[in-house]
Amino acid sequence: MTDCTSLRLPAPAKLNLMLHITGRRADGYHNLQTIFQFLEMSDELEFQRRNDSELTLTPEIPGVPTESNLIIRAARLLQARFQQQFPDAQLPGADIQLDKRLPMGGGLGGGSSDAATTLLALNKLWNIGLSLDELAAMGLQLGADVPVFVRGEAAFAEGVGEQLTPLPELPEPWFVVICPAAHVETARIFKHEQLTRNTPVISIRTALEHGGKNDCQPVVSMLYPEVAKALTDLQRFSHARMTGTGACVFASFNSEAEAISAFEQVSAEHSAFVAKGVNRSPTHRLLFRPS
Ligand SMILES: C[C@](O)(CO)[C@H](O)COP(=O)(O)OP(=O)(O)OC[C@H]1O[C@@H](n2ccc(N)nc2=O)[C@H](O)[C@@H]1O
Ligand SMILES: Nc1ncnc2c1ncn2[C@@H]1O[C@H](COP(=O)(O)OP(=O)(O)OP(=O)(O)O)[C@@H](O)[C@H]1O
Repeated sequence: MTDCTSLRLPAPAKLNLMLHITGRRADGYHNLQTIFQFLEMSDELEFQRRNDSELTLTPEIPGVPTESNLIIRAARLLQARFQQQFPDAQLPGADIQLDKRLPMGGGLGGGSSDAATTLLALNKLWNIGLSLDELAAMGLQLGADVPVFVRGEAAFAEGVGEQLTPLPELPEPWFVVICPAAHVETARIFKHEQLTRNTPVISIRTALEHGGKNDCQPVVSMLYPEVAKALTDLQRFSHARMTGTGACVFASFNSEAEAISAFEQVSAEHSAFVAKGVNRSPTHRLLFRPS
């Protein structure tokens, strides 16, 4: 295999097609059942290997100090692992460029996806050779949504989101996604006393046959009127739901033309986009394409 010194990769958005909260654990985290699907809508990252151990990220995201950016945190975790594995080797670094396209705090998982793409890219650029299992376990330290992006397959998720059963056969519709101008803090929703936390556990089959709801949606709609309005407006065209802990809401369509027609009608009032749902992450499609 030839060594490469630079890589450009997407970090796609995800949707939670349903999200049930089935209990609260002793550590305060919640057990979930959710279906993840990826969107053909991504941040773009470019990685250049450095021969010293510096990590740089440009541009900085306003309001997110570089050291707390999930991209840099992912890179540091991998550097620590490199050091364990190759104690006598020069620690490598990277110059990372981020083209941020996904709205933040929208429930589209952009930060988690950036972290996953960083783990996949630097594992390759630094020739560490970690398996997807190892990278997913590392990703879980950064956030509950990172493992599904590392594995790159649409999935039914349980636990806090880390127990994944791939769903390669999900329909891949077109989605209209509305991004209301609200930044929903995930922890605030999970702490809310009116959050439903006792939805009965269901089988994957039931989830696939009957769909499901998003247990966070009632609380978020109550706290953020912009989200409630987006749901009402999108509901005119097709069943509208919220992704993750919001604020983005989505509806599916059988064809691109139908999705564009709905988009054209909501976009006068809302910030929105059209994207196809895909069961294999665009990152994996590029990174693991047959040579
Ligand atoms: C709701 C989802 O978006 C569904 O995909 C994710 O589970 C959230 O994942 P995430 O954004 O990666 O969240 P994390 O950064 O791990 O957690 C943020 C905060 O949300 C709460 N949290 C998160 C996930 C979970 N299963 N239970 C929780 O209670 C915790 O208070 C945590 O401090
Ligand atoms: N690379 C990054 N991109 C976006 N946000 C980041 C990044 N690194 C750290 N963050 C922080 O993480 C927060 C959540 O960002 P993200 O875009 O993942 O939210 P989200 O779409 O609501 O995700 P989720 O569905 O996982 O809750 C941001 O508000 C920001 O403070």
